[in-house]
Amino acid sequence: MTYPIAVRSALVMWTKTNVPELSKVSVLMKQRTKVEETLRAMQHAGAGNLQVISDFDMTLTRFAHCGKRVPTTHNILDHRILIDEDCTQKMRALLNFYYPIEIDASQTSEQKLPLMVEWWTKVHHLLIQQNIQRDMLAQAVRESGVILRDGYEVFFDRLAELQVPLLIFSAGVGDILEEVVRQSRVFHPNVHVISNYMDFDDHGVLRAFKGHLIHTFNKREGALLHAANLPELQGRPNVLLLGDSLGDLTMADGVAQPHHLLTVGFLNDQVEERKESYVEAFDIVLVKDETMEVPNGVLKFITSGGGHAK
Ligand SMILES: Nc1ccn([C@@H]2O[C@H](COP(=O)(O)O)[C@@H](O)[C@H]2O)c(=O)n1
Repeated sequence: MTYPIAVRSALVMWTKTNVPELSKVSVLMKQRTKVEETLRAMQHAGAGNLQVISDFDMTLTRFAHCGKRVPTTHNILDHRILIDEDCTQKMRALLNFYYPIEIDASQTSEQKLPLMVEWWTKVHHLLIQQNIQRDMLAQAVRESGVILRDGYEVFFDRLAELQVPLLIFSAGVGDILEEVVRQSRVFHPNVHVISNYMDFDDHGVLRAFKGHLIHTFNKREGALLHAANLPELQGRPNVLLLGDSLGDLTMADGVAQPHHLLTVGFLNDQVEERKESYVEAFDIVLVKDETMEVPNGVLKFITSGGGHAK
C-alpha cells in the first residue's frame, strides 16, 4: 500500500527505533529518548541527506588487540626501515610525556592545546630529519600490526554502496592513514581524508609536512577551513560523527545548516576518569568496545527507512 507523504512521515515517527546493538553492555547513553528521536529523524531523511565524519586512530582502528596497543599512524612510522634507534627513543619519550596529557580528564582542551602543538611539532621535526622514503611506507604499514575495528568492511562497504560520503578527519599522518585504508581494501570513491600529509622532494624523501598542523584539539579550524568546502559533503545536513576524543566533537563544525547530528564516542582508555565527561558530551558512548557493531547498527537503521535518496 502507498501512503501520501504526510501519512508516511507520521508512520515513520511512530515506528519503534529498532537498533538491537544499542542494548550491548558497552553502550552508555545519557538521553536514550533523544538518541531515538534523532535516529528516526535521520532515517526519515534517508541516506541522501547523510554524511559520516570519523576520526581515524583508535576510532576506525582498534585501540588494542591480543593485549597489545595497536599503533597509531604516527607510531607506524616507528619502523627501522624509516627511522633510526635514536629517533625511536625520542618519539617514545615524547609519547610517554604528552599522551597522558592528551587524555587527562582534569585538564581542559584549552589547557592541552599548546602542549599538543608542542608534541606534534617536535615529532614532525624528528621525522623530517630521518630522510624517510615514500616508497617504504607501504611496507611499514604491512608490518605494523595496525588493525581496523571488527566489522569495518560492513561500515565502509555500506557507505560506498549508498554513496554516502565518509570524511575521515585525522590528526594522524594522512599518507599512512590512506595506506592502511588501501591495504584493508576499503578505500572506496566516497572516502575523503583530511589529515597531516607528508611533503616529499623529487627523490621521494620526506622534507616537510604540508599545510596547517592538525592535532587532537584544533579540528574545528580544519573543519571550517577544509571540510566546509568539500563539494561532496554539500547538501547533506545530517551527520553521524565518530570519535574517541572530546576534540573530535568539533569535526562537524564546518557543516552548513546542520539538521541532525548523532555523535558516537569510543571510550578506550582512562575509562572511569573520563566516563562522566564522555556521557555528557557524546550521544552514544562505547566503553572498551573494539567493534563497529554499534555504528553499523545505527547506519543500518538510518539507511533502511527508504528515505529519499539523492
Ligand atoms: N606523535 C604522536 C602524535 C599523536 N599521536 C596519536 O595520534 C592520534 C591522532 O590521530 P586521530 O586520527 O585520532 O585524530 C592522537 O589521539 C594521538 O594520541 C601519536 O600516537 N603520536
